[in-house]
Amino acid sequence: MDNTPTFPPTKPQTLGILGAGVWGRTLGQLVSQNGHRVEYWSRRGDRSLEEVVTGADILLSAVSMKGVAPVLSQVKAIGPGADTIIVTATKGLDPQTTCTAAQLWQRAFSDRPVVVLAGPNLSKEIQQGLPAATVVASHDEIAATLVQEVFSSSNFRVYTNPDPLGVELGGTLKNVMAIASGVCDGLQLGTNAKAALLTRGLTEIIRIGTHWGAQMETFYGLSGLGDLLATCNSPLSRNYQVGYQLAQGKTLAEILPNLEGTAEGVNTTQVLIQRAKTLEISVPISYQVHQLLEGQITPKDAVEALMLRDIKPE
Ligand SMILES: NC(=O)C1=CN([C@@H]2O[C@H](COP(=O)(O)OP(=O)(O)OC[C@H]3O[C@@H](n4cnc5c(N)ncnc54)[C@H](OP(=O)(O)O)[C@@H]3O)[C@@H](O)[C@H]2O)C=CC1
Ligand SMILES: O=C(CO)COP(=O)(O)O
Repeated sequence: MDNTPTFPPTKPQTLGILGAGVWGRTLGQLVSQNGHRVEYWSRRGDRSLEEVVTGADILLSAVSMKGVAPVLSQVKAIGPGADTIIVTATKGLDPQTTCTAAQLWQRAFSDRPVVVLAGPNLSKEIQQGLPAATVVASHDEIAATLVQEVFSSSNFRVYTNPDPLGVELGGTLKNVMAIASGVCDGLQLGTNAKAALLTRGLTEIIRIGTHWGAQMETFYGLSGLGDLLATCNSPLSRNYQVGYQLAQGKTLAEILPNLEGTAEGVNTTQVLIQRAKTLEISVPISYQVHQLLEGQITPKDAVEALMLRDIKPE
């Protein structure tokens, strides 16, 4: 029996990539290598949004969270083709609605499939051709399978998943923990502390995510635990860099302008705390990250506050 996988699919697709930042360009590179056509749109580019949207079989948004609502309302006004599949690769929460990016896209385009793409995907490693795996998740299995085929290659292994909310929240909420991990390493708290932080961080992510309607098992997969491990252990992560530099005494105002790309965890923490308060969900680690980002406490205060919480069963 021939077990050689067949990628990409026979029919080349045209991808319209919205947001030509670090991640949008990296994803574009992956699909171009698979023989598909890629058209980029960004505010600074010379292609009009209309040209990119109307020609696309797949419309992939890699816009950072603050741009999702304005971009999708422009896309809606243009009106993509009836069969166009929307893919979102943003990892953030909308401050106005507390929704994820896919929820915003699905509300605006309720009649068509939306696919979430998320996983342990530090863009610099993927650009170098190092092996990585990701997840494409949708309630529409046919759409997810097509996107899987379009992206799959010998360097990039793509799994499908039927829980888009769980996949997206895993990728989104781990950014808060990546800031905390950067602090942990910046303060040189050691391997035991880091292991405790990641394990309790995952518990916190699962508590929030399942309350919001995601499946618990999704958080143990690539887009949950996998992305938590990648982002919380790598100086390539912008969110980790934020935490690390806070631990060295820098302020957010000093750190953010010098980052290469967006650290979504800063905004996500704020929205998460707002939502957790309303829903009365306990989020002790995220709360300390929030206090730290707000400049209310020092990194050392945050560690002390977590260690001095009431003792309880695991
Ligand atoms: N880089 C990575 O390793 C990964 C990133 N992600 C996620 O992908 C998303 C993008 O990240 P990344 O590419 O790294 O970030 P960048 O900051 O490099 O890119 C962000 C993109 O969003 C666009 N954008 C922001 N606001 C608006 C707006 N109001 N209107 C139109 N466009 C806007 C920017 O346009 P402009 O250039 O004009 O400002 C830019 O193209 C984030 O949610 C991130 O969490 C997910 C996986 C991996
Ligand atoms: O989501 C990412 C890796 O999967 C990228 O993390 P940062 O946004 O922290 O760089």
